[in-house]
Amino acid sequence: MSTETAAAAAQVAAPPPAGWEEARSRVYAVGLAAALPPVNRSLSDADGYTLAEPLTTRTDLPAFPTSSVDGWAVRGAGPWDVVGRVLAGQTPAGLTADGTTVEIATGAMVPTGTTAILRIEDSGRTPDGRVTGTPRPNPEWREPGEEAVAGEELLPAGTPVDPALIGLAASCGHDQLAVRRQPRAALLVFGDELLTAGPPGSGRVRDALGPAVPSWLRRYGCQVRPSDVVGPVADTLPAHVAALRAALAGADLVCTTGGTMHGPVDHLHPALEALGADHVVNTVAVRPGFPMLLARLVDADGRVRFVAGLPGNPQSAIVALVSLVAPLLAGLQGRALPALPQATLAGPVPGRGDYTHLALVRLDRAAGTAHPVRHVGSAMLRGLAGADGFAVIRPGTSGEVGARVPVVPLPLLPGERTW
Ligand SMILES: Nc1nc2c(c(=O)[nH]1)N[C@H]1C(S)=C(S)[C@@H](COP(=O)(O)OP(=O)(O)OC[C@H]3O[C@@H](n4cnc5c(N)ncnc54)[C@H](O)[C@@H]3O)O[C@H]1N2
Ligand code: MOO
Repeated sequence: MSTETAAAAAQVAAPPPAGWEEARSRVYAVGLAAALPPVNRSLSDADGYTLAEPLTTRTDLPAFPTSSVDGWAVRGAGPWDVVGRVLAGQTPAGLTADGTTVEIATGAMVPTGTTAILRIEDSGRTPDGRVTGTPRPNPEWREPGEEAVAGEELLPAGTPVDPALIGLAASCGHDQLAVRRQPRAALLVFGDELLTAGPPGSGRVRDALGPAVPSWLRRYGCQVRPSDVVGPVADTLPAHVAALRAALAGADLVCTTGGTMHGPVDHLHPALEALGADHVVNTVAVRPGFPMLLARLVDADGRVRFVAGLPGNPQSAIVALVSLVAPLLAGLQGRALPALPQATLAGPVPGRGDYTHLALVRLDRAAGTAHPVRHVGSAMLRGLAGADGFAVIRPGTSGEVGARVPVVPLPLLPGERTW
């Protein structure tokens, strides 16, 4: 068969594209089924990972009755004879007789026999040194288990680890957390026409994805080392197969850019076939970005790896990242499929017939509105650089002003897009 006939045959034989929402949930499910193994990380090294087990507390919280004020732990009615002092960190003797007190510091363990704690500022002294005063009606200490009881589940498996969770885990007595291993990702850039330095011209464009995609992947929780980014890979089938094989040796996910169609130098499909990959998703009914794909390889020993084919048009590649790669990585990390926030369209967005339209928008979070941006051609990145995410215009609809629509957020950090 000639190249042209083979390409035409491949297109005729291709199954219809998956619906965008269906593709999203399908890749999430295969990711979750291949969730990465648990590893232990010290608390100081756990930020950004995902809990592989529920977070439970090892003791009651607080673990002992704890004074919440500086003052006097008293027994019975006053005035009270001072019989000692207890500081935070000490284990006090009990108060055994009415009319006695120990000086107590905030955070100190409350002696057994204590009937009240008198704040230092509410107390006085008799000439012979006894303590006087009236304790406030509310108890001035925290009972064991007030916050949580030993063994209680505080957060479920799948929770992303953040500084608040790390602090809570420390207060519960943990030194380490069982988290999912970080996904390892690699990037192969396809396209002989790409320049890796200097201005574009004379038929050649700058590779805009090799520098950008690794940073997006890291924001989704991946480890990507500089040596994991390779390209441009020569536009031949053997070079594609060799590059994929090498990248797959060390990665859970290999992203490729370009070559997703069936042009004369588009080798991704035949390369995946040569490697024995099966397609999880092969084209998605979304604009832009429909040639996106996700393929899976399963080793003889059961090890699962994925190839995400991102279309070459730069904005389309990012659409594929948010549509397929983000849900896959959520699954691999054992997280929930991210729910999509809703916003009210502040400007009209055309529909795309039977296809879902992902339209770049800037969010006004205070107002809850989504504002379509300009420069949104699939070959452009200018609109993306001023947007927070994509409004989802469902098949058969168009985005009227005032419509409530889901938004797929870009993984931006606090402080970005604040102008
Ligand atoms: N006959 C048809 N041709 C095309 C169709 C179609 O339906 N029928 N779809 C178009 C759509 S939509 C897309 S998207 C692209 C996808 O093509 P590939 O994934 O095979 O990508 P390439 O052909 O390699 O490149 C497309 C375009 O993007 C530029 N490019 C590629 N990589 C980069 C990069 N790393 N940085 C910047 N720009 C990149 C490349 O120069 C091309 O201009 O297919 C359409 N064709
Ligand atoms: O779908 Mo292409 O990805 O529109 O440019």
